[in-house]
Amino acid sequence: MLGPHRREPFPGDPVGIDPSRATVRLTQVTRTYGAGSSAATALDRVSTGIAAGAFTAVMGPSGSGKSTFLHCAAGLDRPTSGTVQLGGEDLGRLSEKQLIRFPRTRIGFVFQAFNVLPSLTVERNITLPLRLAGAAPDHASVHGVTASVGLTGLLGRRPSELSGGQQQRVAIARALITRPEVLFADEPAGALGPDTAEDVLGLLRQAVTDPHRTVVMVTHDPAAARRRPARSPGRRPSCRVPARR
Ligand SMILES: Nc1ncnc2c1ncn2[C@@H]1O[C@H](COP(=O)(O)OP(=O)(O)OP(=O)(O)O)[C@@H](O)[C@H]1O
Repeated sequence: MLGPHRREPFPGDPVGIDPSRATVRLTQVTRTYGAGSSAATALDRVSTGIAAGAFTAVMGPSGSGKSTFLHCAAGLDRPTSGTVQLGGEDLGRLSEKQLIRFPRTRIGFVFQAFNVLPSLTVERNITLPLRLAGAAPDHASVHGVTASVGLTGLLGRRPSELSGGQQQRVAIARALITRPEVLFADEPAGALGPDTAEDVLGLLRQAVTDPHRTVVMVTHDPAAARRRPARSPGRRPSCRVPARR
């Protein structure tokens, strides 16, 4: 369970997050599943901030609440109590409809299981968030993001014709197509072999070199968490862990 535990500084921690630079802020967030004797508290009064423009890794043992943390931080799940602010917006104040629309414009999410739609081509998977938002995909952006994840030439294929790593690239491109401020990734390399995993992690590290982008990634792999994105002048990439047991 992630909670308000004190911990030793971790290599790469930002030296005190300036609250004004925290793009995601959780205050006293508790998430309990179920009720009564079967209740499970995944998050227990977690207060933390994710530094804007940083690459942040969330680590912890299995069942410690990492996915719950990420889902609450991204507005995919509502905390039982406490507040989550994303880019200054209090997600608790948004209606269900607003919350559903919010991710398409402000955040991107990459899941371990890719979650690409098997019946759609690569191109239609990638442009899905734009089409759901009623925006016409522009070809330059589609080709730009496709090239950035190394899928040029595969736009007409269906997911069943792709490797696992290529499917995760489609998922990353789909998450990036709306140019989100914050990209959340839940064990994005967890279902991939080591070499493919390294490629996918490299893409996420690359994503944070955009000066307007923040990346938050859940990982079991300490090496993936410690690795730094390519530095860009004047910015201080970081890797931090809200809680460890
Ligand atoms: N829908 C749910 N209903 C009941 N309990 C749940 C639910 N989702 C998660 N939990 C419980 O909440 C706790 C935290 O789960 P969570 O998936 O956030 O952990 P995690 O750190 O991401 O785990 P893992 O590394 O194994 O994926 C666990 O004890 C889990 O059993």
